[in-house]
Amino acid sequence: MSDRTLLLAGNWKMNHDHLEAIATVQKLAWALEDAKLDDSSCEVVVIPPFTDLRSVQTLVQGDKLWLRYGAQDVSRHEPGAHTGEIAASFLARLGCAYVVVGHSERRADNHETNEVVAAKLRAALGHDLTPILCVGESLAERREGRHVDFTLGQLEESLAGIEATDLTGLVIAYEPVWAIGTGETATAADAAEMAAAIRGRLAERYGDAVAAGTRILYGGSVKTDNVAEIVAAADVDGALVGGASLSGPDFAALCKAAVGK
Ligand SMILES: O=C[C@H](O)COP(=O)(O)O
Repeated sequence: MSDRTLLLAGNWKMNHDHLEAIATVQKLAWALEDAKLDDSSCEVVVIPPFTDLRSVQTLVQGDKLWLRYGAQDVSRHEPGAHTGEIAASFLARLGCAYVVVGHSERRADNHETNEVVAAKLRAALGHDLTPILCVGESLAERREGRHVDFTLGQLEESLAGIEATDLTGLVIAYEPVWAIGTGETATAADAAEMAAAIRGRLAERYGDAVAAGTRILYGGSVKTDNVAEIVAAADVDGALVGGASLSGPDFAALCKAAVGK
């Protein structure tokens, strides 16, 4: 058993405006309390749309809630003439602890290369945001048995130019693209295979301390009825949850199942 804290992150994607976000976070907080979960048993993070962050910050900080929050993307640029971009420093100022980088939906929609992802990682790290770096294969790579090599290649290229000393506390989310939003979940064995491969590559490239300290999540159709088996897999330290995180009570039930209470 590792001493890495179980991390359950709910990526709301483009769901819940700022008023719905307040209600959802409040209901989640109450449901977590009812489930007798606290930060000694797991870390719970909500990742709402940018427009919700100030409202979530006000609620979390005002009521001293133990859950944390983050953003779904970040600019690789520092503030300036970058229309539509969101700077890492702005997210840090809003109290974000985490930022998702390289989500497959961003990689696809914006033709985001590993080089751009690496630049975003550097921007996040430069402002003390913990990146949740997303990697994972498509169905083609899986069917052709190239899923491990592809995913490790994405990992290496996305971490290019980043020193081991900057990777303390890094979070990596293995999200097989074919399992996202499809109801198709990778098996616990699939998740364990990739998590072990990722941890092994981190050890090779950055040393045992970085490998041991990195939390590796699984994402892709995680639900209350499958989360316990997935997070019990060796080298899996939590889940990046999409659809099943949109309801506060349902996400709290998923967290409770993950903790095994
Ligand atoms: O960021 C979350 C992942 O894309 C998984 O989404 P999902 O749980 O709706 O499949």
